[in-house]
Amino acid sequence: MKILVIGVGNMGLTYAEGMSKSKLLKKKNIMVLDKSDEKLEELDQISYFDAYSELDECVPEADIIFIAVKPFHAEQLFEKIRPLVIPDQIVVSIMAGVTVDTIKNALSIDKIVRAMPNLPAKVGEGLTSYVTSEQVSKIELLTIENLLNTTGTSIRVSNENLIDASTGISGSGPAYVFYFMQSMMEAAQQMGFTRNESKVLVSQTFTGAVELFNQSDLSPNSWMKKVASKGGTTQAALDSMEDNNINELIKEAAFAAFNRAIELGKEH
Ligand SMILES: NC(=O)C1=CN([C@@H]2O[C@H](COP(=O)(O)OP(=O)(O)OC[C@H]3O[C@@H](n4cnc5c(N)ncnc54)[C@H](OP(=O)(O)O)[C@@H]3O)[C@@H](O)[C@H]2O)C=CC1
Ligand SMILES: O=C(O)[C@@H]1CCC=N1
Repeated sequence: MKILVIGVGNMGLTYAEGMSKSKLLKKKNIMVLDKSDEKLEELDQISYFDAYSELDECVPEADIIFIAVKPFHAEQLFEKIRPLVIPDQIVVSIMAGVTVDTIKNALSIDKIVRAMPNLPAKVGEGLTSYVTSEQVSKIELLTIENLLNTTGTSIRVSNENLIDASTGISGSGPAYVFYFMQSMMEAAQQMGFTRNESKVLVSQTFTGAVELFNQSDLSPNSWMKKVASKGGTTQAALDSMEDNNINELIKEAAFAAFNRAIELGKEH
């Protein structure tokens, strides 16, 4: 089985590396292609990839083609690969918003997987939601799932609306967590800690809280109550968040990403 990854940026490289480190593929069965010469030179140094700059040299060789370019590059890329793809190939797109029908129509092939990963895939802790077109067989589905799981875990969803929804939660979600971390680090520094100390305080607080959450069936609300003593410090912070409507604002932000994913689908 040969895999081609087109667009070797944050996510494309993450998938190429994840797949290459797994035992699913033989060495050199991962081809990568990018339009940046600089990037290709770097990739050439990584012995487990075959790096390409010309689509016609690698697209016909692939069984599965991962498309990991930005949505606004999709149309241009589709035009170039349409004459090169063959009906048996499976296209896995991780582009936000771009729908299965758009890809089917643009490439005139039927076996499409639309996936939404997230950046923690870089460290094997990713979450990828995915949906497939009917023409992807059960065996092919299993192969795809194994490939996606080389970067973490995956969930198969029943419709594309849930891919857009997961874009608003897990796809963009790491940035919301970093936003929160940034605010807490800024507060820590304003209180007198150095940047490095702030990093340790904040990072270990996140790790510890997530670990507690993962090791129990308790809701975040229940855990919040375990931290907060009546009339104490945590309650003062939680009251401030409530007064400022932070809960609603976070939900509003997640919906903004969800809605933007839907919009992207209409634009591309
Ligand atoms: N970053 C994230 O956390 C997530 C991203 N995604 C999706 O993944 C996709 C990629 O995002 P990300 O990895 O962040 O983007 P990057 O910009 O890091 O990577 C995209 C790469 O594709 C290259 N490229 C663009 N057009 C072509 C082309 N025609 N042929 C070959 N290579 C091309 C770009 O080159 P150049 O830089 O020169 O344009 C760049 O190297 C997006 O569609 C995004 O929606 C999904 C989930 C999470
Ligand atoms: O911001 C974006 O559009 C992409 C999709 C999810 C994360 N990054």
